Amino acid sequence: MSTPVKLIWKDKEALSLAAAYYFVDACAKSIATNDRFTVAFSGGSTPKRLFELLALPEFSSNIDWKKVFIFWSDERFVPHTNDESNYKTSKIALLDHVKIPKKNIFVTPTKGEPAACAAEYEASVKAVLGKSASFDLTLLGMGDDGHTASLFPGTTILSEQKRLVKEVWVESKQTWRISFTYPLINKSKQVMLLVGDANKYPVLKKIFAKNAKYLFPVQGVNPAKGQTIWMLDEAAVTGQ
Ligand SMILES: O=C1O[C@H](COP(=O)(O)O)[C@@H](O)[C@H](O)[C@H]1O
Repeated sequence: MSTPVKLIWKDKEALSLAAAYYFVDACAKSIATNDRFTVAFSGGSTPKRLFELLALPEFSSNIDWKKVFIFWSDERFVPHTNDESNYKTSKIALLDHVKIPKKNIFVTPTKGEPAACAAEYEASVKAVLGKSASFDLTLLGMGDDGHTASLFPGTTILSEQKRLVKEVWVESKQTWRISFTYPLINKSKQVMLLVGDANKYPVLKKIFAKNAKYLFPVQGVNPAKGQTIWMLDEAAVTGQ
């Protein structure tokens, strides 16, 4: 595990631009080495601007979309047409605007039983990544309760050691989610956490304090052989 890198940007626009450059670079390097780029998208509102930027010709023309394989690090257990769907956000902001083959887009199944959907998605991850189960890049965010992906405080998925993808009942939201587990996240070659807005400050302050204790699920993100990059904006690190 290498030391996490912490980059602080003026605002969410600057953070998203930096993330877009990083994405293009990571994609080019992976394709040059392995002839493909496997990436997991994050959900929520923060990555939306990154997706919009990647859809612009300035960025999208520098990406060989035929060689990009997309998964989601977590998904809300709702139909793909629901506004809460993380897939829907990425589709509208990015996927509808670029020439990525449909077969390269691995949408989280959300029909039927959550456990069966999680098992099916795990099988897709294994089929594409093989034994290494190592994404080239995993995008993550962080909620103001310190959750990442759908690894929420107090949920049983936090202690999962074997499964790569699992269903999780989120009591605070009274809903099911499907999420990558730590074993999968921590096999990534690179993890990029996108965290903006002042409401994230109270958690970030504790995480980045000297001798920080383990208090929040996001602190379990430690890719064993990979690099973690925190993309933060000033509001998130100052609370203003
Ligand atoms: O519920 C979720 O929240 C986190 C953070 O979302 P944001 O709106 O604060 O960016 C997100 O990373 C996760 O994927 C999502 O499902």
